[in-house]
Amino acid sequence: MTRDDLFNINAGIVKDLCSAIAKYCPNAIVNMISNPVNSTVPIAAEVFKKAGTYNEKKLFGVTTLDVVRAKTFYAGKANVNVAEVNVPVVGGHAGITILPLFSQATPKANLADEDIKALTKRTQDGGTEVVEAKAGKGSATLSMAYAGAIFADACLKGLNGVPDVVECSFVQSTVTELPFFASKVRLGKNGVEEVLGLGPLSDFEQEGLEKLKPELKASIEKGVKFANA
Ligand SMILES: NC(=O)c1ccc[n+]([C@@H]2O[C@H](COP(=O)([O-])OP(=O)(O)OC[C@H]3O[C@@H](n4cnc5c(N)ncnc54)[C@H](O)[C@@H]3O)[C@@H](O)[C@H]2O)c1
Ligand SMILES: O=C(O)C[C@H](O)C(=O)O
Repeated sequence: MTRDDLFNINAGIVKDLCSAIAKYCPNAIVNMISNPVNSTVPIAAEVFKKAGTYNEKKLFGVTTLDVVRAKTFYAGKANVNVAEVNVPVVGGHAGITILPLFSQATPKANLADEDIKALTKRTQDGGTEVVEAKAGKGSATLSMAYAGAIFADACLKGLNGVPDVVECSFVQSTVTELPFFASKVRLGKNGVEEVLGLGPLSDFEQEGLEKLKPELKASIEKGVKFANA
């Protein structure tokens, strides 16, 4: 089962929950972790728009687990302490739409192109690897909880006025031509303080970016269409 297969089950659940959010807590920050995130975030946006409560600064798709995976795999390969590693992951939260930017990873390690390719694929397939290993018994429960906690904590820090809280998240965006896109986001007292750009990309990443756009666009449109049906 892919994240997209979950659409049929989760789209309706997300739509109902978002209708309730619009009614009972219209000012809440909403961190959408339900899959397929590439579609459920646009569904939420449409529901909120219809209810007149949409605030693009307060709707986030949780892609932190992709960052956690990218950091972990990079640290293993580069033989560095994972706690010191940073890797931005942009795009979306499914397969090739997940684009780790290892060229921007810190601390710097001179990994071979083949290693970068393998790390990218492993990051993109990490969720599927776990779903298949659990064979019908759910997804990456513990690491999802860990990633969710990191992201929720970052949101709370932003709300509390802690400066320079930056996490990757799938948000309304003008970073590319797509209406929603995951990139580094500065979090603040209003939710999204600033959506940060991509920075310099390697040729491999630039290629990955172009490849992911049609799939991400289709997933976004699928969500919008469902919400307005
Ligand atoms: N964004 C991420 O990084 C990430 C990571 C892992 C999993 N996920 C997603 O998180 C979701 C949960 O995954 P899981 O493995 O914990 O699934 P799960 O099947 O173990 O748990 C789903 C829970 O939702 C409850 N539920 C079902 N219908 C509901 C409804 N109408 N209203 C309220 N609750 C309802 C079920 O009772 C169950 O407790 C899935 O959509 C999964 O794809 C996202
Ligand atoms: O892959 C999935 O469906 C679950 C989740 O999105 C994950 O990244 O682990």
